[in-house]
Amino acid sequence: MSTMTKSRSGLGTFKRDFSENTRTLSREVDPQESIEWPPSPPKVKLTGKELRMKAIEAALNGSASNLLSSAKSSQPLVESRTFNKRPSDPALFQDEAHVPPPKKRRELPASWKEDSQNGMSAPSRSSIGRSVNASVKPQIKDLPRTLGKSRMAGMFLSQEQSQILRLVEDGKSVFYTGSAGTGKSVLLREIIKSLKKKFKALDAVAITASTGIAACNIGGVTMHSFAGFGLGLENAKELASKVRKNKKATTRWARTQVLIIDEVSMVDGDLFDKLAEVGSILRKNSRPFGGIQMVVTGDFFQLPPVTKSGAVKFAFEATHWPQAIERTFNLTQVFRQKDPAFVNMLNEMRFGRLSQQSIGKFRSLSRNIVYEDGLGPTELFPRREEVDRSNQTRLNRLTDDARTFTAIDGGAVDGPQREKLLGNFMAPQTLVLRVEAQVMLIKNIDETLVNGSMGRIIRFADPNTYMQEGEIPPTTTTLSKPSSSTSKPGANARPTQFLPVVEFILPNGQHKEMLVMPENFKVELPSGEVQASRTQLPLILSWAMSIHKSQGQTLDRVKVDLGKVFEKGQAYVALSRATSLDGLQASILRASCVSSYRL
Ligand SMILES: Nc1ncnc2c1ncn2[C@@H]1O[C@H](COP(=O)(O)OP(=O)(O)OP(=O)(O)O)[C@@H](O)[C@H]1O
Repeated sequence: MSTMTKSRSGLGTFKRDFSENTRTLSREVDPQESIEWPPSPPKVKLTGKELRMKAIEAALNGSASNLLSSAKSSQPLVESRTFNKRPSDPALFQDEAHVPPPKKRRELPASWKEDSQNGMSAPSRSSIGRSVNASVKPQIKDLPRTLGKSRMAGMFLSQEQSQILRLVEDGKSVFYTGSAGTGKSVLLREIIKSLKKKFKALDAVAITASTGIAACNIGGVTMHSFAGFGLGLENAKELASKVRKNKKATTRWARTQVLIIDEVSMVDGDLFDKLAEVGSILRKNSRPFGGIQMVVTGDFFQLPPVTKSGAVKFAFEATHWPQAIERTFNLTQVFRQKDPAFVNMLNEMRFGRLSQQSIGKFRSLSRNIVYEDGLGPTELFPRREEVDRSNQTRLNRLTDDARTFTAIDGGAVDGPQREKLLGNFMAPQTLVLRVEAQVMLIKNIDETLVNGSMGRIIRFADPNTYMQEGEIPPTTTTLSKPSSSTSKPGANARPTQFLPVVEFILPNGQHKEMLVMPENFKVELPSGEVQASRTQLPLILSWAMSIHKSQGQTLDRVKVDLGKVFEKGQAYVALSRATSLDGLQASILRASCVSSYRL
């Protein structure tokens, strides 16, 4: 990339412990340099917004009483527990307790092999069935052979992460937070794996998240779905009676031993209380959630609950939060960004206290970045329509014939409810691709090709040719007549089917080619019942993406126009997706755009 400067390497050495935060910031940010910036610096008389900010910090810190919740509960909000160890301490990586990263075995979904009649429009499942058996890995060719360390290679849980995992395994109810990129999701996946091993019963561990998109990311369901009480507008007693009429939901409540809640920042405080009370009623146990062990995670500085009234009540403000959560942890080691200066800028933004220096740095990010490998950044937009328009415009500029891949959908629920669930999937129902299209992988394939890997389509290949000969098949000119992007879904089934061959660009700059096979995406209840499923290629167009869908992603090349950001927390979420300043292009019209949390 020609205009890019190299990121500084090495992890930040300053403490990001919340209890240290004010001191750290005041030490690093010269007050003389600070300019007028909402909501900084704290005034003597705190406004409601400032009180809320303090309350968040206090809740995360755990040592101070919660300014907002203390009136509701005489209990301390959380037991104080924070990490103080220097994140860059190499000893952390040699800890015996470190857990090696999961190795993913890649298999075709069963449905893909079984039914040769009712396939996706391209390719047909029969053609895959002939060329690939379930245990055969899709052919991956390295260009050149990949030897470098990748984002996932050699990953071990840090000491902070391992400690939380151990406590969860010991049955403690925990809330763990941390700024963007501190490995909350990575840890959650390990926790889920470990709990599933610990509890033999399939439905002992309930995996839930505040939103459908977040639930999809962890293979769980929304909290509403888990609860089985619809929208949850009634009071707890009425909701409990409603659940009792639903046998499956009642059984679920009775059998759950651990309830996982991800992206808790978007959980409404009242909903948290209702769930806690419904759990007590149904399980005949006066403790919140009827005594179920809770594993809650998220970052209250990211996206807040969606409310019609505009009055936000966070989960940590819920009456039952203090009793439901035994221990609170703050992950301090940022993995996503290696540059301490960038980490510091994001931290300042997170707390709404940007220094003049950081503002200047953010402003300098509006330059145009040219990448020599031809792969552009992913532009993040607040609205889905903008994303679709942007991706469509870029796709239409390509001259090659379009190929349409229509998903096979299934699942226990039907009608609009299924459509709603499927709408949260990253994988679209209809995927239109062309040679040269910029795409993102939405599943982890191996240690180097992970969810978020970027690439471009270099051709479409017959899996038979590709798998058997193990070399690059003929160019698209020899392929059978491709479908047009305007053809009706399902109208283009053909005997010879082609799959996209993608050239991925790895974070270390190396290229890796892969024939992309369909994958199965599903939403399942703790009982294992698949509510909705989709078989589709694990690819999306990636010239543009919505900020909501980008939450949880790690992106090497990001473009954001902050003049467009409209929701609280969105600016912080968008900018913190980037792994480096070198790969971040951000247009900042007003300084206030970067104030992450306009409370
Ligand atoms: N222990 C670890 N060692 C190395 N890399 C890690 C570790 N934990 C997480 N990472 C990497 O850090 C990046 C961010 O991780 P993750 O998405 O889990 O963070 P997060 O806290 O959930 O972020 P966000 O709140 O922004 O969604 C990912 O690329 C992940 O692979």
